[in-house]
Amino acid sequence: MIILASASPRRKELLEQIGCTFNCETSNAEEVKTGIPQEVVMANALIKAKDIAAKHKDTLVIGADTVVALDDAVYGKPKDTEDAFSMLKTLSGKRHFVYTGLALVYNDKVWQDFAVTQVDMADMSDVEIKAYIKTGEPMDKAGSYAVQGKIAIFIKALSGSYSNVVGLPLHKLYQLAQKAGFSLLNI
Ligand SMILES: Cc1cn([C@H]2C[C@H](O)[C@@H](COP(=O)(O)OP(=O)(O)OP(=O)(O)O)O2)c(=O)[nH]c1=O
Repeated sequence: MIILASASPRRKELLEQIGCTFNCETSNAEEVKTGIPQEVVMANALIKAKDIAAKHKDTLVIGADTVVALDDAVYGKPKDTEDAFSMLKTLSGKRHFVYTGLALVYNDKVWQDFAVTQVDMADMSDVEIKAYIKTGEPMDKAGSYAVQGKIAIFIKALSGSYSNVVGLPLHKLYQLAQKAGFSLLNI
């Protein structure tokens, strides 16, 4: 039995994409907001996975957490549209990095890893940023954008895992599950 400790429809779709059979449960545990990006995402992935694993024996629980990093700043989901505007204004025209942490928990055992993807965003004018915010896409996404959505016209280049940016690095997850003794090979 596998549980994805997530409320994210994107993570659910990505895990379904690789033919995995699983249930979803949402963790409401308090998350870390600041720090070194890879440490933040791995800590939060573990917080989510452990929270759900505490309720399920002999179950592989998958937790994940995504942030956008630029210089020393770590961006999670925006609080409101003003926050989304300021994040997008900062990311406009900039090379930045998207981190997703993974945590697998099975009874009292833990496996952790993270993936990082480089994203080059084109310049966005204030009018373009405001129009993008009106689509509603930014509100529940780290960094206030969804690479799989309308922002795609401003993504000049992406280096690394695409699924990592969307919220679940599938190759890293496959490898980590193998280390934990589980096969996610469903082809
Ligand atoms: C950067 C980026 C993020 N995202 C999403 C993935 C995550 O759902 C979200 C980051 O927030 P998270 O806090 O990682 O996840 P979540 O709150 O949506 O779900 P849960 O904690 O229950 O697992 O941003 C995209 O969909 N596309 C993108 O391009």
